[in-house]
Amino acid sequence: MALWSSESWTRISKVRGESPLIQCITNLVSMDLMANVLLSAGASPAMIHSVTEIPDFTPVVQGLCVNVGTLSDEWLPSMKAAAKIAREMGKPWVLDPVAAGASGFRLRACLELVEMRPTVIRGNGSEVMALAKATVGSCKGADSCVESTDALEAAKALAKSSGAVVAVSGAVDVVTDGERVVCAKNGVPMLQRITATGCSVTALITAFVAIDPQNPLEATASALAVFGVAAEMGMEMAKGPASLRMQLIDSLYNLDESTLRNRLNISSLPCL
Ligand SMILES: Nc1ncnc2c1ncn2[C@@H]1O[C@H](COP(=O)(O)OP(=O)(O)OP(=O)(O)O)[C@@H](O)[C@H]1O
Ligand SMILES: Cc1ncsc1CCO
Ligand SMILES: [Mg+2]
Repeated sequence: MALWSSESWTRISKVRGESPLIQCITNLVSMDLMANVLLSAGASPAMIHSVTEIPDFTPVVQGLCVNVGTLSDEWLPSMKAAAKIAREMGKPWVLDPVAAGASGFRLRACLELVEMRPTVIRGNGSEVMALAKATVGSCKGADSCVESTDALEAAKALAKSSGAVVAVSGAVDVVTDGERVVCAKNGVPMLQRITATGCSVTALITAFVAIDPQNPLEATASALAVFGVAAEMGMEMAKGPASLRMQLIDSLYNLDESTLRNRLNISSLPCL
């Protein structure tokens, strides 16, 4: 644990110090919270998605976050164009397969994006299961109806078939490269009552992988834990979802080394 907390502190300090430029091609619901989470962590967000701008812009970013939450026929080519540039230039890119099983169009799009070799895939349990099984069928749209730990085998299979690190969020965040499994246990249940907290932690993962591209599994676990610790701190001041949203952003901005050391809860399997 001591190693995880010192490495996680090094990573958030690096995000603050280097302020990596993160391109977010994301859904219309998440844009505001995602940009604010990146800014409060010290990164520099840019919600740029026009297919015409991507050849100029994507080559200069440090990381790319692609989120299919409000997918449309018009936006999918932008996502693929940016992912292609990121992959060809060796830049980390992270996929958030929101509601992957909700329709055939969405599932096909996600599977095509997975083939473009994302560095990390972060979804909830239902999304990771839909991707791993390549089957349409979503019981709750953008929300999950399974526990993250129930998607562990699906996550491992997806990591092996795609070459990506796969993170499944939930009460316990499970991160795997197909062999190793790490569990990040920070966070509060109230996060599920604020839209786009999952989308935003995916963007934070992108920033962490951008400053530590050699260690995507560790950087992903650190980002999930840091976000969870900020939520725990925020929850001590919040009265409900709306004030937690505000306190979460403030807590991420104010997070210090001793708080992270005292609260960070990352371990290997079993995720108890
Ligand atoms: N029961 C819980 N206890 C603690 N933290 C949780 C719980 N459920 C989710 N979280 C945390 O909430 C954040 C969002 O995870 P969630 O699984 O809800 O994502 P999501 O379904 O993709 O969300 P969205 O699509 O709204 O962005 C993560 O940081 C996760 O660790
Ligand atoms: C609610 C919702 N619908 C499509 S994207 C999104 C944000 C959470 O994923
Ligand atoms: Mg989601």
